[in-house]
Amino acid sequence: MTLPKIRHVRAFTVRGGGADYHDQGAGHWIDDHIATPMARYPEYRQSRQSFGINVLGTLVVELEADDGTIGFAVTTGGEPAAFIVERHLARFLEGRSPVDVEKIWDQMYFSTQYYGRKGLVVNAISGVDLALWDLLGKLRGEPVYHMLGGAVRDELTFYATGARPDVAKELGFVGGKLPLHHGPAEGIEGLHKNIAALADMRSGVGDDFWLMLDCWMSLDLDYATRLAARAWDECGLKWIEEALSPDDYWGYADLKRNVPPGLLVTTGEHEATRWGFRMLMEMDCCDIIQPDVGWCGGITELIKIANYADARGVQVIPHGSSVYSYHFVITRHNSPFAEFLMMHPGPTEVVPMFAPQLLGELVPVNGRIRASELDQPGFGVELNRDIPLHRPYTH
Ligand SMILES: C[C@H](O)[C@H](O)[C@@H](O)[C@@H](O)C(=O)O
Ligand SMILES: [Mg+2]
Repeated sequence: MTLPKIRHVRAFTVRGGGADYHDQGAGHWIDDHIATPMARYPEYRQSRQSFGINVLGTLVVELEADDGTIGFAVTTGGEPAAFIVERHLARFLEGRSPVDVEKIWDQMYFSTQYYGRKGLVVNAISGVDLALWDLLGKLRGEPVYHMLGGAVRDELTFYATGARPDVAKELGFVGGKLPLHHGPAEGIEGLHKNIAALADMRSGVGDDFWLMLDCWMSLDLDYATRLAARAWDECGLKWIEEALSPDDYWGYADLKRNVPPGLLVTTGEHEATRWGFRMLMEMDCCDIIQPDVGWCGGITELIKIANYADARGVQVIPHGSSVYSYHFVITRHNSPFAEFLMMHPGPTEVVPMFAPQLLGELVPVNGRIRASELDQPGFGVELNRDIPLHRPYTH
């Protein structure tokens, strides 16, 4: 069976909306005094947009096959990522069969290794890889999860990330992950506030509902150790997420030794490739890895990362990346649940994560998505072409 070849590669940017770092409006919970590594500077403490979390914005990668079939994907990366796609990566796709995902990934990664390896370049590679899997599925009339080995369970179960775990519980999620608001720069008073907020939420959700803290790289080892101990003892915290810099493998290994038995240490959303996650696992940095499939290298790389994790008994709970991770999680025994990122400003409602960019984007109902709901070709979504798409570079 010969599939049409890839004829065109196009990269677009989009402003406004679009999940985590894309471009959220003012007053959104996701930009309200969340602890970050920049919080040591008071002028950058209130808003992550003040230090530029949304400067890149959305990258849309579109692949058009000889028969006119379109595969696409969205991730973060904006104009610089669009440049990399158009002026560097496109040459490894145009004229090629969409079946060649492994060879294309290998050529994209090693041709950019001298300036890439993580971050923006691997975001761009991930966007191309996701668009390739979407195109394959659309050409074959198959959902991506069928091409990854099929569902190992009947439904996806979700925890929710956002400022309102109490609302998440009412909406049927199995747990709620709170953003941490105060880092070391705000001293012991900030630590007390963190614990008070968590304790207040624990009283609101009861003893059995999962509560987690997302620290977004903002802490040092001493602060994280003290926060973890109190959050476990006083609030029954399930996991402490991304407490330290992604480069501080040594700190994570120490933190994992320091925390009370039973409290989980998680990280990985800003890690990339099989080599980065191998480092996290071989140095015993965490109990759960959380790659973002739009940032770690795409599906083709996440397969390698997750298989290595499976061999080591490590769970893979991808960072919230909507349908792009759902099609993966449903096929993995070591991915027993998934993240849903609450992108409603409150957050008091379930809204599509990448709104308004994707048409047909699934959202959990009562904290669940049935495997059968994924039964659409590719990732099962279409690009909303009513939003302004800008193509900053051509080739
Ligand atoms: C809430 C956190 O600060 C991030 O914005 C969050 O979206 C990400 O770290 C996550 O794990 O979902
Ligand atoms: Mg996180």
